[in-house]
Amino acid sequence: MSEVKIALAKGRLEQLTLAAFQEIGIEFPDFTKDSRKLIFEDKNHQYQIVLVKASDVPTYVEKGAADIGIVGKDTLLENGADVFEVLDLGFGRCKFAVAGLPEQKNNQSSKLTVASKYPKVAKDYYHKKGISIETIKLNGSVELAPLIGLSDVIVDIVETGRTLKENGLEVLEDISEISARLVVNKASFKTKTDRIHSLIQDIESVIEKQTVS
Ligand SMILES: Nc1ncnc2c1ncn2[C@@H]1O[C@H](COP(=O)(O)OP(=O)(O)OP(=O)(O)O)[C@@H](O)[C@H]1O
Ligand SMILES: O=P(O)(O)OC[C@H]1O[C@H](OP(=O)(O)OP(=O)(O)O)[C@H](O)[C@@H]1O
Repeated sequence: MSEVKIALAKGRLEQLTLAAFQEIGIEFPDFTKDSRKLIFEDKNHQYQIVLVKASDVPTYVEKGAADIGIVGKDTLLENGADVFEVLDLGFGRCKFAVAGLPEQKNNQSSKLTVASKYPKVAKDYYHKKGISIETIKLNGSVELAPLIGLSDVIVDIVETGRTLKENGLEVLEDISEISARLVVNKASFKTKTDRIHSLIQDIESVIEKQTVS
C-alpha cells in the first residue's frame, strides 16, 4: 500500500504539527531540528512527510504531489488553491488585521496604498468594503512600510501585537481569525478515503482533548 504523503510547512507550524502526530502515535524518528533532510518516513512506513515552505503547501496538495497538507488559513486565503479544507487544527492561532500609525485611523483616501505579504487578502478585504486600493507586495518586515512612507497601512498577521507596539503601530481594523488547517487533495480524498478519514478522526480526537483540558 502506498504511503500517505503529507506536506508540512517549515517554520512555526512544524513542531506543533509533529507534536499532534506524535499524540496519535505517528512518529518520524529521523526528524531532528538541525537536519537538512526534506523527506521523512514514519516508523511504520504508512506516512511520508515532505517539508516545504509554508506558502507552497497548497500547491503541493492541489497538484497531488502530497495527499494532505498542514498550513495556515492565511496561506490558504492568499493562495486560493483548489483543495478540501477538512479540519481546523486549533493551533498556530493569530489574526489578519489592517495596521498603521494611529493617525491613519480615519484615512478615507481613495488612493490608499497597502503593503502586505498577502496582497490578495488585502484586495479582497477592501473590495468587500467597496474601496479600491493599491497593493505593494512585500516578503517580510512589513511593519516598516508605513514607518518609512512606502504605504499608508499594512495588512499583516498579528499574534501577540508586540511587533506593532514596538514600532509605534496599532491595529486599525480586524479582518479575520487564523489557525492551522488540514487540507486534502481532491483525488486522494477518493482514492485513499479510509486512511485519510481515519487520520482526520484521530487528529480530531486529539484536538477535542486539548479543547476540553
Ligand atoms: N506571529 C506569527 N506570524 C506569522 N505567522 C504566524 C504567527 N503565528 C502563527 N502563525 C501561523 O504560522 C504560519 C507559518 O508561519 P511562518 O512564519 O513559519 O511561515 P511564513 O511566514 O509563511 O514563511 P516565511 O517566514 O519563510 O515567509 C503562518 O502562515 C500563520 O498561519
Ligand atoms: O504580533 P506578533 O506576535 O508580534 O507577531 C506578528 C509578526 O510576526 C510575523 O512576522 P515574522 O516573524 O514571520 O517575520 P517577517 O514576516 O518579518 O519575516 C508577522 O508578519 C508580524 O510581523
